[in-house]
Amino acid sequence: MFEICVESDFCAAHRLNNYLGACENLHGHNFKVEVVVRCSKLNQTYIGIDFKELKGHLKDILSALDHRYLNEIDFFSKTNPTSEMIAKYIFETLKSRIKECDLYTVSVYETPTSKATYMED
Ligand SMILES: Nc1nc2c(c(=O)[nH]1)N=C([C@H](O)[C@H](O)COP(=O)(O)OP(=O)(O)OP(=O)(O)O)CN2
Ligand SMILES: [Zn+2]
Repeated sequence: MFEICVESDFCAAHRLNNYLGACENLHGHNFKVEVVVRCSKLNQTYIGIDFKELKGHLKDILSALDHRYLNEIDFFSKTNPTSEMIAKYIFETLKSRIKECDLYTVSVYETPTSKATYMED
């Protein structure tokens, strides 16, 4: 089994409703996103999935979040744009695009020391 990992980032604003503290106020982050896929087979080039392909899908998905006020995006309208829910959104959007490998985890860092990871049960 092989694990393949790519990273990307985006810049966005959010506020956490019902959060008792400063994070309830509008603020922004340079979010970092880490995607891990698992492959049991390699192709004739001994690649599980091309980093370029995986990064292309990720950048495409993140372009819908970049420089946005995340609370206005439908997926978060009844929840909250926490790192947990952003990771779930990216996972669910990315999963159907990957054919060669299994999407394993999506992690979202709000700061260099804080991240949340989503994976399927
Ligand atoms: N489990 C989660 N906890 C918190 C989230 C979250 O998405 N999931 N989000 C926040 C806030 O958005 C906040 O902006 C980030 O909090 P934190 O990492 O504590 O950021 P700080 O800049 O305040 O970090 P310090 O290291 O404490 O300076 C809060 N919690
Ligand atoms: Zn925040």
